[in-house]
Amino acid sequence: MKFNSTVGAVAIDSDGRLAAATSTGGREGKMQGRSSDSSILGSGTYADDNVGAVSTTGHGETIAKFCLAHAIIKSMESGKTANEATNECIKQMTKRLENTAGAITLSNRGDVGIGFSTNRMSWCYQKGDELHFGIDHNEHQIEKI
Ligand SMILES: NC(=O)C[C@H](N)C(=O)O
Repeated sequence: MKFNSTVGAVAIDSDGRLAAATSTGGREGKMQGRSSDSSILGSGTYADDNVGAVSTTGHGETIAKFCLAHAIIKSMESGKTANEATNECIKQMTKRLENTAGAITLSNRGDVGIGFSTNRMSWCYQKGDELHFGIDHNEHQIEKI
């Protein structure tokens, strides 16, 4: 099964307001009129100023069924860090529904979560004068900018 490119972003401003955005070409061979999870709040995209922001990618029907973005927010609300919540929810979704996804997450404290059960997911974030990025599992490169 092939997926078309998805681009997601999460951000926090100097007043602590959070935003999430997700854009996608959907899936190859998709039915006419299919709505992607990317456009469904709580599935592919979600932001709550009191908790954090999430953007997801992967198998849309599975992400929508699991309400992945909202599940990650709920998990953070119950005390998990952005990274714990992201990785735990993706693991649970993949185990329960046997399909893969990835997500980028930002908490209202500014900590970042990156997780994916797909083979690869390219990601990048800036913190101060550092650019953090990777694509394979356990890859985390840092460059000064
Ligand atoms: N690559 C993707 O993220 C695809 C998107 N989640 C969809 O199923 O529409």
